[in-house]
Amino acid sequence: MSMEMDMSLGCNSSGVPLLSCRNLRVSFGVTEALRGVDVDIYPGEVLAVMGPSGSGKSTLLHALAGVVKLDTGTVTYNGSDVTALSEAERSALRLSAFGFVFQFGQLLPDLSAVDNVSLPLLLAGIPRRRALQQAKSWLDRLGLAGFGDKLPGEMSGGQAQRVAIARALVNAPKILFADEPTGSLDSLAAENVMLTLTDLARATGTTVVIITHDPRTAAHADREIIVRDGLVTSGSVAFSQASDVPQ
Ligand SMILES: Nc1ncnc2c1ncn2[C@@H]1O[C@H](COP(=O)(O)OP(=O)(O)OP(=O)(O)O)[C@@H](O)[C@H]1O
Repeated sequence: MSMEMDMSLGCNSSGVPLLSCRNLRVSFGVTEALRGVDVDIYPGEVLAVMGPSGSGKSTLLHALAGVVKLDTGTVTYNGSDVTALSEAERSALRLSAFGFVFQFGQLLPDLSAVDNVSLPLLLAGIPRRRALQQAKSWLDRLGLAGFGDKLPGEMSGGQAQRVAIARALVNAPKILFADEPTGSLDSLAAENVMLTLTDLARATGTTVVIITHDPRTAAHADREIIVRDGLVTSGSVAFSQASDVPQ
């Protein structure tokens, strides 16, 4: 199979995408951030979104996650048209199916690591004792056993990002959206965070959409797309079928 392919096909044209968009257009005033984007994202794949600063990567991620108003276009999740949902329904979908990690983990600074990680579970109505147990076990899986009582300010950048990843994964999202999750880290910490993130995603079958400027970060992905000037201009495949992703 050719390493270069049309992005509307994605990496597994015979499979059913988990998340797709068609003809996405988003503008901010006179700035056209997305100018007609088609992307298919397949279950279990780790997709890197690359491209120059200001090209529309974050806007694409926000559009796929249903947090930005579209001028035109559709986003389909699991066969359902997300653009047809009410804001309350979209919000419920985000809470139940999507996880988010940002460049600076955006942990709540006054809450301990374990309290930060348990937050999504508490918001979902899980009793506190069970939420804390699950949060602790996710911190363990991220190599942070013993760090549960630390405040974000008492941890290194890499440790704090691991807490942010634990918080994003604790309610078992189907898709993890990550916007430059290693952008604030040195290269060793970035490498470790990416290894942990992709190992966990593959072990749990979580689909990951990750924005990065760093080719070393993108090298951990199964596939990458390039956003340029509001358009997806190219993509490459690192493996032949999304179903090759170890579950
Ligand atoms: N809330 C906003 N209001 C106005 N313009 C915006 C807004 N968000 C994004 N833009 C503009 O839309 C375009 C795309 O921005 P976006 O943040 O998606 O790019 P990006 O590729 O993620 O950039 P970076 O790599 O620097 O984070 C840019 O011209 C940006 O200035």
